[in-house]
Amino acid sequence: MALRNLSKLKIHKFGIRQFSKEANLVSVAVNDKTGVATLNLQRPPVNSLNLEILSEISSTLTDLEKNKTRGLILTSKNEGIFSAGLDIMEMYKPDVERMKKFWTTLQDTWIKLYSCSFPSVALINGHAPAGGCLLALSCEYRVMFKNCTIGLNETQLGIVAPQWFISSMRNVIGQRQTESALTQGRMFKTEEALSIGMIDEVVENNEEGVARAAAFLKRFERIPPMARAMTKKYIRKETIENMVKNREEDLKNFVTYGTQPAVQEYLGAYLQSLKKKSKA
Ligand SMILES: CCCCCCCCCCCC/C=C/CC(=O)SCCNC(=O)CCNC(=O)[C@H](O)C(C)(C)COP(=O)(O)OP(=O)(O)OC[C@H]1O[C@@H](n2cnc3c(N)ncnc32)[C@H](O)[C@@H]1OP(=O)(O)O
Repeated sequence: MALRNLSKLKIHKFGIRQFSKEANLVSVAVNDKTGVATLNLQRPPVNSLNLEILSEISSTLTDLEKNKTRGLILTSKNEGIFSAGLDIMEMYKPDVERMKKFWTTLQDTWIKLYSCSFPSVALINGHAPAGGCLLALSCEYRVMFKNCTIGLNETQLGIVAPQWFISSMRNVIGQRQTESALTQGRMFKTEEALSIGMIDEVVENNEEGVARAAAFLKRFERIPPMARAMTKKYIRKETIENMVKNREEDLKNFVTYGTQPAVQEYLGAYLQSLKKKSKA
């Protein structure tokens, strides 16, 4: 049953409440017994994050907050790819007005995910480069499939990860590992990511992944939600405030830097290399 609004949720016979947005770039199922919402990214082929999917993620997070969800599992319908990160087409030969809207929506989405009051888990069931890694790092816990890769690879594309991307990683793996990872634009295999604490658990398949994510969320069953939410807020406050304080400048940097001819050249070459690879 397609519904526009979480507040109008229908309860299905298996106890799972479903709603989906019109464009269907994300879908959400809420478990009626536990109150846990599973948010699926579903923009084939690789869940690259364009303006439309970011808008849907952002409005879904608002709905989940309003509906006092007990927890979030963020994952992908396209098994094998969690998210290919930002859609490079939003940055290559851009329409500047759309480019601004795109970046502002990414900022909004990150603020909502990073600061959500409910506990969040990324079930990383595929590769998670760049913006895909950012989404996962913004959650409180990460469960990842074997044989996948994750990391902020921006420098390899000739672009620079903004401060808040860097802080999101630093808050998980620390300054030393972040500096080394980001200056190289390094992508980590699942086991490597586990060894540096970028992810928390490795799983074999979706069933195990869902079970491990649910087990993490269950840890909060007996913790008063208000105390939990306030604690998370205090811990993440500085990172969020820094971003919010600088978001105008961050937008300006993105547009100014992203439209530089040298950056456009890198992005064009990178797109070509991706297309060649997919045709090989
Ligand atoms: C003073 C200075 C201050 C500076 C301040 C900062 C300013 C801001 C700077 C800007 C920062 C911007 C931050 C960006 C973060 C990002 O997220 S950039 C995106 C990075 N993403 C990647 O590098 C991933 C690239 N993709 C892959 O590695 C692979 O596609 C995959 C591993 C995800 C999946 O592999 P596979 O299953 O083999 O699929 P493919 O055949 O490779 O791809 C299928 C299809 O999708 C296209 N595609 C893949 N990724 C993207 C993408 N990110 N965007 C757009 N399109 C993508 C790929 O080209 C194929 O297309 P065709 O089928 O050939 O048409």
